[in-house]
Amino acid sequence: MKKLVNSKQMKAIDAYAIHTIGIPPLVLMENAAYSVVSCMEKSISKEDIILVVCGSGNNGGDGLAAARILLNRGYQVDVFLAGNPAHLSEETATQLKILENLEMVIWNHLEEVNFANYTILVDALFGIGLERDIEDEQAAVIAEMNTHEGIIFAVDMPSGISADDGKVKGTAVRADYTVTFGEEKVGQILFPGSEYCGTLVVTDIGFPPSAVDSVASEFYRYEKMDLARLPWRRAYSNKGTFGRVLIVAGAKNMSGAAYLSALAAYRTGAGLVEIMTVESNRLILQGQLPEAILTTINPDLLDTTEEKEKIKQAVGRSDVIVMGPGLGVSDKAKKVLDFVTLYAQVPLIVDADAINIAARYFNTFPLMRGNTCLRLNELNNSLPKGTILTPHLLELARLMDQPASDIQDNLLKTADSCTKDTDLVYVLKDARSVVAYEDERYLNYSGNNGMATAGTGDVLTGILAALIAQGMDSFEAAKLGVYIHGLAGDVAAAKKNRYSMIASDVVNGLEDVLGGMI
Ligand SMILES: NC(=O)C1=CN([C@@H]2O[C@H](COP(=O)(O)OP(=O)(O)OC[C@H]3O[C@@H](n4cnc5c(N)ncnc54)[C@H](OP(=O)(O)O)[C@@H]3O)[C@@H](O)[C@H]2O)[C@@H](O)CC1
Ligand SMILES: [K+]
Repeated sequence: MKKLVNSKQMKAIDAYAIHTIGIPPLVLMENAAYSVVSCMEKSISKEDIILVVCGSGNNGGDGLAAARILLNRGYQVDVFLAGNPAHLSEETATQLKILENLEMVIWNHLEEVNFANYTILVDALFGIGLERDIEDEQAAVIAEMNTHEGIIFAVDMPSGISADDGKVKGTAVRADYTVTFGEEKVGQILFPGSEYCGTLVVTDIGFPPSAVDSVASEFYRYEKMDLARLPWRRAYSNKGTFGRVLIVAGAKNMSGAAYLSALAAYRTGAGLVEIMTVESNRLILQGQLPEAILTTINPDLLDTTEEKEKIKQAVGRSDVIVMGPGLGVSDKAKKVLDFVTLYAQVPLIVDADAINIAARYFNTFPLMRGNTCLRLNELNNSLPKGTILTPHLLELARLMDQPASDIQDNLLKTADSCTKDTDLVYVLKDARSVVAYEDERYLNYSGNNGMATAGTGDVLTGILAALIAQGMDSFEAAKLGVYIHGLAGDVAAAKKNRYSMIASDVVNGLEDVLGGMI
């Protein structure tokens, strides 16, 4: 598990190291500069001509110190002080004085600098201290840097990317490498920041563990060693030991979603998977997945005691229920969901059409139009404890009755609204999914853009259900499930490629992930 921090938390770690422990800021700055240079030295040569672009804050100070180290080591290096000289921080002023004493070339105005003369750029304009949108001269500097053809090394953050949420503040440097200090920043994990970072290199610049531990953070991500969290499989076992999953899915002609969800549940270790669907899907599902038990219902007879009893029995014998994949949004599908929700006392995985059905239902009440709070409360009151909702951004927009662009722009704030006063777990599916429960925020760092293909969401539901069926708590299952799903997608991309891979390749990838082959 890796802790992630926002700018406020990182500044608090800096402050603890400096003021409580007594490490002089210039020591940290020197270490930061050395770590930037040692990363650069893996890619540069003495033939390169390097320009270090510096702002007036401490990020600029890191850049000035790096320029000095490069000069000392015999590299050809100039400096462009693009920040306001009247605003130099104390440490940055010290670094500048040293460079002046060394008679280094220091440009002060954009018009003086010919970027084409340089083969390598170092971006030390802004780090975690970026506070407002970049405009005017600073924006022009970044525009010049982004048209440059050589390698760009960013110091701590690509300038213009918010360390808090990965958003571009006006404009931002597109780096090839970002050398960051101490802890990974939230804005380096979320998009678009993650993409602007290029290759992210995390370096130790001497923050003592006590400084890091002194600051709590709600953000973290998993890494490979977190696969050890997988539920332990007892030797003395039978299929009942590993739980029973019910998948309520697949309207007429939509059996594929039910199949992918059920297959993924089996491949993640569920003991038994039952699919509740319509009779017309029976033959195809039995042919595709004979291991699954089928219960078929007749949507035209939902008011009869017999059909209701069938649903009640199936719900009653399950440990976890997936509702939604390929279900459609008809009134009959809503009725099935109403019965399942009424009878269920185990966690549900609410996905796809189940979310769309809830959104449509809310829209029938004038009071609920645009009232996100009321909608989320209603969900909380009607769904069993431990339920996981897995909306992608469009589904979430419908559910909350808000523009999708607002949700995309404010993913972390959206997570805060979703988890306020609720027992539900939210998986906000995006290129970097956020799993949110109470005050904790898990940011997922596995997966790739090849997974943006039909059916991968169905696969995720099966993985989550299987983990819960094997005894995991819902929040842990959601985090680990999202992580495993992404890793399985990475295996699929490596075996096929990001263009050709399809959802069933992600299911096949589970074998390597769960078999410890990655
Ligand atoms: N503290 C430490 O111990 C350590 C810190 N370290 C390093 O320091 C970095 C943080 O330094 P920081 O806090 O000085 O902030 P930083 O990123 O340089 O930016 C502030 C400057 O930018 C300016 N500015 C901001 N927004 C702007 C805008 N939109 N448009 C224009 N100007 C804007 C702002 O100007 P002002 O608001 O004063 O006009 C101010 O001058 C950190 O990322 C790491 O690299 C390491 O050395 C390790 C030890
Ligand atoms: K920077």
